[in-house]
Amino acid sequence: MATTQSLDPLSALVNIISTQTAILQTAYAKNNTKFPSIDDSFQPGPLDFDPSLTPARNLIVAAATQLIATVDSPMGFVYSKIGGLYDTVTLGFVVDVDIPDILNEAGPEGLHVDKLSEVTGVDASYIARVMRYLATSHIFKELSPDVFAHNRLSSHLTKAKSFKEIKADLCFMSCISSSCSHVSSITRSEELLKLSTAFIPFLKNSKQASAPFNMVYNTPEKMWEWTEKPGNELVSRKFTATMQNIGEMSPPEVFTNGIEADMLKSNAIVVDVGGGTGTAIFTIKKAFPNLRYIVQDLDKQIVAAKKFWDENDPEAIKSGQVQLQAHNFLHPQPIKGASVYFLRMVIHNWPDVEAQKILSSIRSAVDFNTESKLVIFEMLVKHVSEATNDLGSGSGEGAVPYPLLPNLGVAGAGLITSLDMSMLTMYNGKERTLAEYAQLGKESGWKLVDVKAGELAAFVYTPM
Ligand SMILES: C[S@@+](CC[C@H](N)C(=O)[O-])C[C@H]1O[C@@H](n2cnc3c(N)ncnc32)[C@H](O)[C@@H]1O
Repeated sequence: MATTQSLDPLSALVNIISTQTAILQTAYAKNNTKFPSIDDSFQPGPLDFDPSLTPARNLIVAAATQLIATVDSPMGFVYSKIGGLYDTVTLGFVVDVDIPDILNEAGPEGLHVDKLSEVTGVDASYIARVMRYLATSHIFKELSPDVFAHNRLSSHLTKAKSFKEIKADLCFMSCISSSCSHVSSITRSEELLKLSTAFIPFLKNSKQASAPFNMVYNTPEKMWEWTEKPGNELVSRKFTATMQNIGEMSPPEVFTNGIEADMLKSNAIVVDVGGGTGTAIFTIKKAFPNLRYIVQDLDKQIVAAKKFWDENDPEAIKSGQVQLQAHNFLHPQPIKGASVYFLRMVIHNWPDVEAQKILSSIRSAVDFNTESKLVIFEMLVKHVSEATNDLGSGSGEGAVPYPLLPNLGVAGAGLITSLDMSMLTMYNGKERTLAEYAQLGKESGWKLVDVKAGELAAFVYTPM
């Protein structure tokens, strides 16, 4: 690969794309499989999730995006970004009226918009325009005028249940599963779209409310308190479903390595602070049945957790190996001297002042005689100018070639920077850089001693 700056940027980008495409094609050829066509529904193949191909995929996405940004007219490129809200609403609409599920049952022949209109009750011309908008961005395909079918990307929007079951079942949660995490992300994004109307006013005067969320719902309560109130169940269920799906995305080793479970003595206590239903503990316990576990969260979440464990591992609760405990983490930590306290995707929900309070309250339960540690599982923000030596999936492989953005642009930091905006919108929370994690620890009595890299990184602290 030509990685030197001797090439002009355009040629260097094209070079990256062609070299990395050849790597992908060779891998598929070796496996006697064709590279999947965008026109076919997604059928998971052995190479689709092969981590050794992640660097090639990431480099192609990074280079192709940068190539488009370079060659498109600045007006055209910026305009396409401005229209981004229509991605959210059109995807939200098709999922809401179950078009992906209807098309799934129609098969490769697809359906005319008149038929889609008949089933959904929505005017055919609206459906045609929305579907054309999405098909123009490679989500769904238009086979012939006004006849639409699934392609590789749109088939991900199908819910876990059949269309008939969805219609018969009013429970939103049961339609969601890890196989359709995109669906729950979309419903969450729709909620975020509503909150985003307060984004600009909040940033211009952040003293007027705790977060854009509070301005839109006209409440001083934190989102967590608000969703516990009667009438707000649907919003609460959407977020719980998203969390469960996100939780299921990380391989178990992220958690077991993160807390160094193999170094713990039998019966050591592991506390999941703000643990939701306790899915992380559920994963760790399978690999380390010799430890004792406590899941802490607010009252309502603990009720949901009880249901989860009763359905999935009732013996763990009966035997006392797993305890579910209602605890507000802004108050003093009731479990003293546990071996591990961990927080997964909790700290990013909070601004610095409250994040420090949460960590300090855990610190107050620990003294120097106990070998307690704190582990925070979160994603790590890198500055755009900060060189990454990891091209993806923790591969640890190679440096980012010229002229790509040092953080690999949308291929490396697209998700985390977008999550950062979500955290700001919902809670005035934030995704943090390495320096910010170290500082947060320092101000609450914890020394950052290790960072285990990965899509979900583990930040390991000891008392100081
Ligand atoms: C983003 S979720 C993460 C849940 C879980 N750690 C996981 O990864 O699935 C944040 C969790 O923090 C909990 N939470 C929010 N405020 C809390 C508080 N004051 N005390 C205890 N838990 C709280 C919420 O109920 C929610 O379960």
